[in-house]
Amino acid sequence: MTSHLKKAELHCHLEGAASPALVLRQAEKYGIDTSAFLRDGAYVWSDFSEFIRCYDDVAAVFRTEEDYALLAETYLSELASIGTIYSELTVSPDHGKRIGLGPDAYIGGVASGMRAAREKTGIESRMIVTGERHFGPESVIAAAEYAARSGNPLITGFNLAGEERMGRVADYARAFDIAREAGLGLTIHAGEVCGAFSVSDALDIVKPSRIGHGVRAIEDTDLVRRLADLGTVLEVCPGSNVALQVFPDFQSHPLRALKDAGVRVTINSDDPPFFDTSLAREYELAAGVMGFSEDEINAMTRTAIKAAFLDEETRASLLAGL
Ligand SMILES: Nc1ncnc2[nH]cnc12
Ligand SMILES: [Zn+2]
Repeated sequence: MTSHLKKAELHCHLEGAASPALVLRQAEKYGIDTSAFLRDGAYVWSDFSEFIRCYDDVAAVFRTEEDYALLAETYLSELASIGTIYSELTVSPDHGKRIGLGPDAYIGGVASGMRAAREKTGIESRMIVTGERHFGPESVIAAAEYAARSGNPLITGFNLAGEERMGRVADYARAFDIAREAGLGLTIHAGEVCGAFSVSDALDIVKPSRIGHGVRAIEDTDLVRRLADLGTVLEVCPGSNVALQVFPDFQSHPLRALKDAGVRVTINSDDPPFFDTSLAREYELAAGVMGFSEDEINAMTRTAIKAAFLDEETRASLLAGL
């Protein structure tokens, strides 16, 4: 039903896009025991805290520049095969650091995977460097400093992910100031595990053009109006939200209500194999159980390209191709 549509994705974590099959191959290469976090071909977690731990374990099987190139090329090629013309990958140099891989090697690997995928399939992509809340404010500042000075043209944005219940947005304000001063696009995970206050904090303190998830803004009507008035774009990931029990099912997911309230929304997969999803499935869910028309879905794809952290020339060419 949506397989013929062009697609774009603003919110997918690179390590979160690693399939269990690829992770098993990597683990075998390095003699890593995966039984604690990967069983019967599926990642093992049961709530948000365990998911974050599982994510960190999965990331640790990618250990070299070449491993990261392979991961990026594999995911982007898969996206291209379902009609995706643009992808922003959320990348975490801190995950590289945890296994002794420096940020230049980590980013260099991802960049070569992105270039290889573009040559092979034409897919355009960019990197958003993220700090992880559960690694603490100092490491988030270091990630922002790295993103600000890297000079890599494929790094176009800065994000904050990880355990949303750890600290308040204000604790991470300095990192966003550094990224803003460097001219990077700003987005932040908020209103996923925590409620509407987290989205308000993000708007007050970070003033991002986009918010990762943001879906719990639905708990506060004034906040929904504020998002609509500001034109803040939400990177919505319905499959992730249902898998992580932010909402019990797709019928009660607020994507439709947010869109009808005038909030700019986009469709994303977050960490697809962790949530038994893919960008293709998210588009199918939007068209099926969530009841969006083809025109409405195309409008969300257009919103994604308009809100992408991209140079204007590439944006215009992507919009022309839609
Ligand atoms: N859904 C999510 N929320 C916060 N941090 C994440 N890191 C990877 N996926 C995430
Ligand atoms: Zn995310």
